Amino acid sequence: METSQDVYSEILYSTVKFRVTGTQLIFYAVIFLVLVLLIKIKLNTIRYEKFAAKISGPPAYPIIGSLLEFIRTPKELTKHLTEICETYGPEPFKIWFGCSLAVILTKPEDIQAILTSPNALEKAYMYKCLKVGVGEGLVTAPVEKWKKQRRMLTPAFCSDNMKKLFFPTVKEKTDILIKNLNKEVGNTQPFNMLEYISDAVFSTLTQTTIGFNLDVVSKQGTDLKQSVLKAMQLVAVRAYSPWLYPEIIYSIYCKFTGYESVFKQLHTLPVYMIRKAKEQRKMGDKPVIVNDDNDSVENKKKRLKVFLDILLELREAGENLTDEDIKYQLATILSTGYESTTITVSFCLLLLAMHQDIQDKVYDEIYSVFGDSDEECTIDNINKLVYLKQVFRETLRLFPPAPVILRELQSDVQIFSGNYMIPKGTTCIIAPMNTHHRPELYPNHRSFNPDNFSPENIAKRHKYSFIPFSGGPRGCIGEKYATMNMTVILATVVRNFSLHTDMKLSDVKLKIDLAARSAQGYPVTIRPRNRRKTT
Ligand code: HEM
Repeated sequence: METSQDVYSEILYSTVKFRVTGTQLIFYAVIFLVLVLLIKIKLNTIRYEKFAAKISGPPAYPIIGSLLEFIRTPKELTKHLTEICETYGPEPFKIWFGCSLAVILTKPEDIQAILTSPNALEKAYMYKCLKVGVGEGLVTAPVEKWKKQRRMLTPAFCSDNMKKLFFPTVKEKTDILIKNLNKEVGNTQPFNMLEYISDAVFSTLTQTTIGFNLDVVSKQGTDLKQSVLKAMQLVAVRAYSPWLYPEIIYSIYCKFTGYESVFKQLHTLPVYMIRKAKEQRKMGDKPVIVNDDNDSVENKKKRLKVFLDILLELREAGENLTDEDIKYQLATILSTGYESTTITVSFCLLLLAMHQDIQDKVYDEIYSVFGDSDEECTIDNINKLVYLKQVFRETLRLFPPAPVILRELQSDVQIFSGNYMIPKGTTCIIAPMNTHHRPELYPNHRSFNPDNFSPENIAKRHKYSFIPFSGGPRGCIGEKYATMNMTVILATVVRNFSLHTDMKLSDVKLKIDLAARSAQGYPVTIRPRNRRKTT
């Protein structure tokens, strides 16, 4: 018979046993917490799973989703993503990034539904990587802040303002470009066109944005240009390395690697120019606007109005803009405008070098507008270069510089395909190249055919089948500026030189990080033109 002594020993034994297994207690607690976490994740993902079950996508596993598919070098990743898109597109398809759902959209109708939806204006988490360089400027600002900024800045980017900011500067910059390119005449070895174009684009951008007449070979010039490039590379490293996403880890990484100074360098010149412009305004030295090419020489010599002045004027008119906000807007414009324009112009010149017949047609058009004269580019004469615009649109179709546009849905959004309702919180991925290379939209989609952008062919296609500048309310605010700049640079180069290369379109390999560029550079040789029609 069991005595009370035995019962006591049993209890004591079990307590001792319980004490002995204290580590097990921790183990059970961890298991419990993990279970709670898993249940929470499951509850959070149920509504995504319901939608995800309706569409296809690469294999996904619990918790990690399809992440294994993406552990590759950037080069392999690009190839793999293309294969995935070919396998599952053009219908909307899913990718599980861990427990987060992303939907890849290729059809113009679906892209339009997302880019024009008021519930798809938020940028995806990855854009946070940019904040270290451009703060909460237009590209990265959360929706509510972005709405105010966009309303405030849109008039500054209107054609009229762009024209006034741009044309007084552009002649000087293109003259320098032609002088520099002349050094390559007679050289039988191909050179990388991008090196020349990048200087012209960057110095035009800094002059029109912060009013700094940048000599790109000066120390300040190279420092700023290098800091923009380096900052973008560092942001790309982070974007492709999710372990660097947490702010604290990234700031430690930047401190240890000395990269912190790159972002400081990016802001040095804009901060200096803000201070200088403020002092000048205090002293009553307001910038002038050159209204047209016939404006007085005296007026042309004065300090020209630039984008920074527009921001300061907005502040004086009562807009809530701190020096910090202005600094970040300027850094945003320098970073977003520079590489995209440089890559597009370089690609366009390389493609013209590959396609002599198209280059002749472009030159003949330029000749029909300018003849033998040394007439400067103006808004009126560049507007007549209709075929040239078709050519750079076709360049942007084949090689859009922005590899992806990412949006996070703030509410459920209905798309065209299957009338699907994509749930709130999903990341929508739009890859312009994916859409631009659909054979049903562009027959012979792998060749360079500017006729794709003849008015008749444009009319036949959906508006969102061409999206290098994104679209809708959060599309590129600098499209007009970029178009003007690209037209002037391209017209000036082709007017002065013929371009040649041994490279073929099929040789082009892309290197993709924050932008998609040619991995082999843009190798061309040039010969002077003798200013007469080609035929
Ligand atoms: C060929 C030249 C260019 C291309 C292909 C291009 C393309 C784009 C794209 C695709 C976006 C949307 C990004 C996204 O949603 O993730 C964008 C936004 C933007 N771009 Fe451009 N861009 C070009 C030139 C420029 C220039 C020259 C400027 C400035 C002068 C500029 C300023 C901006 C700004 C500020 C935004 C953010 C707009 C917003 O969120 O409201 N871009 N651009």
